[in-house]
This record gives sequence, C-alpha cells and structure tokens, in this order.
Amino acid sequence: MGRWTRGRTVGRGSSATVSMAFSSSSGEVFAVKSAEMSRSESLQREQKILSSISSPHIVSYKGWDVIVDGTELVYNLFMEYCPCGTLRDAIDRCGGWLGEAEITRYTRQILIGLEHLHCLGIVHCDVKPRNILITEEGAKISDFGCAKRVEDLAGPTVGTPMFMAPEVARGEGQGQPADVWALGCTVIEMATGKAPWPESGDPFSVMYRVAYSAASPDIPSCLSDEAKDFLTKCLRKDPSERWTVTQLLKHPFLARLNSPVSKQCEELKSSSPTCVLDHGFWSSSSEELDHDTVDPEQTVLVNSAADRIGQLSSSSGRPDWTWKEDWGHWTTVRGHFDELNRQLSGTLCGSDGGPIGLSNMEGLEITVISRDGCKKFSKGCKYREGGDVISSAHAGQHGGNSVTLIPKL
Ligand SMILES: Nc1ncnc2c1ncn2[C@@H]1O[C@H](COP(=O)(O)OP(=O)(O)OP(=O)(O)O)[C@@H](O)[C@H]1O
Repeated sequence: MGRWTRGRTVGRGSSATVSMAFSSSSGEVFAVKSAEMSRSESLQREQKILSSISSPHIVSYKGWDVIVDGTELVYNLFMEYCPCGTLRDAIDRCGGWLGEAEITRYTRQILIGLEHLHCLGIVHCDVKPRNILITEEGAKISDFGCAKRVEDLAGPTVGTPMFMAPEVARGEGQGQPADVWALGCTVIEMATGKAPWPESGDPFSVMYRVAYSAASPDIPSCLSDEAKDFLTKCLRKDPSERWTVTQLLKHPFLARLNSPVSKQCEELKSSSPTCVLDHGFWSSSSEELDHDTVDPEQTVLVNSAADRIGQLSSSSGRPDWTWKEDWGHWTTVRGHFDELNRQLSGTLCGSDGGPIGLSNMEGLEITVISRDGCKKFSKGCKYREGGDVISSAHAGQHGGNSVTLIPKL
C-alpha cells in the first residue's frame, strides 16, 4: 500500500479497530483493520482467507503491513472502504425492517458471496447483518475473523448465539450448512428488524434453546409464501437436509427480484417513521451496544467443555461456552458527519480541479479528494469540529461531485 494515513475510526469489533485510510501515493481511500501485533492472530487469519478470495459480494482485499506505534507493533489489514455501513445500519435507516424486494436483492448477493466461499472450501462462521457491508454495488460479506477452511474445522466453535445453527450450538461441528442457517437468521432480521429468538434473553439461554429445544425460529408472517419456503429450507435443523447455497440460488424466492413488497410489510413500513435514507446516508444515529451486558448478537469464541451451558442443561457432558472478554462496540460517526456535511454544502465552491473554499473551518487540517477520480483538490483546509472525523460527504455545490475529506495527521 506504500505510504498511507489513518483517518476516522468507522467501527470497533471485539478484536480490532477499523478506520478509513488514504494512500498518499495513489490517492485511494480504503479501510484499515488494525490490532496490536500481540493480539492480531485472528486478524492475520482473516488476512490469509481474504487474500485468497475475490467476489463482487465479498469485501475486497488490498494488502497488509505492520507498523510501529510508540512502543507497540500494530498489524494492519487493508480492504476496500464501504461507505454505507453494515446491513444492520441499512435496516435501521429504513425504519427498522426492509421490504421484500430489498431482502430478495441482498439475500441473493450474500448467497453469491457465500457460494464463492463454499466453492473454495471456506466456511464464514459468523454471517449476520453486522458482518455484511453495503456499497453502491450492494451487499458484501466481511469480517473473516471466524472463517475456517473445511480441512481445519476441528478448532474452537465460533459465532454469534442468535445466528448459531443447532449443530454448532451443540458443539458438533461448524460446516458450510451453518452459514446457510445464519443466512436464514439474517433474512429474519431484515424482515423484522430483530434476530431470531428475541425473547430468549441471555446468550446462554439462546444457545441452549437452539441446541436442545424442538423450537425453530419464528418465520415472519409478513413475508410472501416463497420467502417463507426459502427460510424453511435454510432453517432445517438437520444440517444434511439444509439446502446448499447453490440450491438456494435457484429457489423461486430469488426469481422474484422485482416483486413488490408484501402488503403487510408495506403497511408496517408506511406507519413507521420516514425512511431516513431520504435524508442522506449519515443522518441517522446507530445503535450502541451496552458494554455491561452480554449481547447475544455479539460474536463469541466458544472453547471446549461443559460449564455454562451445562448449568442450563442440567445434564453433564454438554459443551462449555467461553466468551471473548473484550466485547467492543460501535462507534457512531454520523452526528459529526451531519455537521460536517452542512458546513461543506455552504462552503464548497469551484468546479472540478478548481479551488475550494473551506475558510470558515478551523482546527484539523484535511486534504480534500474527489471520490470519482481520487484527485486532490486542496490541501491544508481547516475543519472546525476537531477530532479526526472524516467520512464520505456529498458536496452539492461542487459540480455534484462526492468528495472525501482525509485528516492530515
Ligand atoms: N471495509 C469496511 N468499510 C467500512 N466499514 C467497515 C469495514 N470493515 C469493517 N467496518 C466497520 O467496522 C466494524 C467492525 O469490523 P469487524 O466486524 O470486521 O471487526 P471485528 O473486530 O472482526 O468484529 P467482531 O466483534 O464481530 O469480531 C464493522 O461492523 C463495520 O461497521
């Protein structure tokens, strides 16, 4: 990647921090996922997997490096920057659930990405809306920190309780059918705004229920018959009976790409707040995870033997679930962005390549580049809000060009 500059933090997970970044040599904007070298094992595993795959529906790999930060070595994984956030953010922006046409489109795109992975003998192991990124080209699978090759499936079980297939929750194995189950759960979250088992409480109860009860996730009644049938094929309890991604890509549900949103969902949507997409990508606030509670939608690492779920199951010999200590949380950038965007609309002027006036901004030095040509327009502009807030912005008065501001650190 050559010389590059770190920008605004756009997300934090349990293992790493993701920031925007900017290449000084090419002008390219990309994302960098960073972890201290001593805690970068999962990031390095992610690098190995991501560097071996290429699909329009998987986030693109751009390289890696190690840098010295003070006394620490930091491992960095570079990938394409996805400016529209995650699928969970998209659900929130649209008032809490998506219409069936959007669900169909995203589901097909996720399946295309999964088919590529599965053909290469890789299991993602943590498919969920928070790990699907949205770009202008649609949905892209991201976060390969839990991914495994089928020949290495013996390692610890990983995943997110509410999206775990029964065989995974029982500790019996985590093959490609587990990704299909998690895709079914993702469809449920797109349709209802909630992951399956919303009433089950803490993650241990969720996993116990998934593993040992006869219950299946509720199929949203607002979905069409084709969508419901698609879900039943994803959510078969026996992994050997679950459809494969290749079979699912041929399911009639996905042939209905231009179908109207089902009536009940349409009614629900029309009685909900206006879709905030109308107001621009970054105007809504995102959900912050509560650090003090264990969130069943958070990725967990499940080690060996039998304590916690064993307490719930009352019988011995059941698997023990050990959680990652460091839960991480989302960083909200949108409040800052809104302010930044307003200032930009008022102050940007000139045409492509011409001068840009940002004179009423003070504080952080920034570089302005266009998103289309990644061309530098101006250096040393000042941004009033302070901090390293920078994200993509739409500058209406700048010939309709989108511009990206990169902090000069
Ligand atoms: N390429 C990207 N472009 C834009 N934002 C991204 C990108 N990759 C990640 N993010 C943001 O950073 C957040 C954390 O990234 P990611 O899920 O990969 O981290 P993690 O540490 O592996 O998380 P987890 O706790 O699920 O293991 C994402 O949810 C998303 O909001």
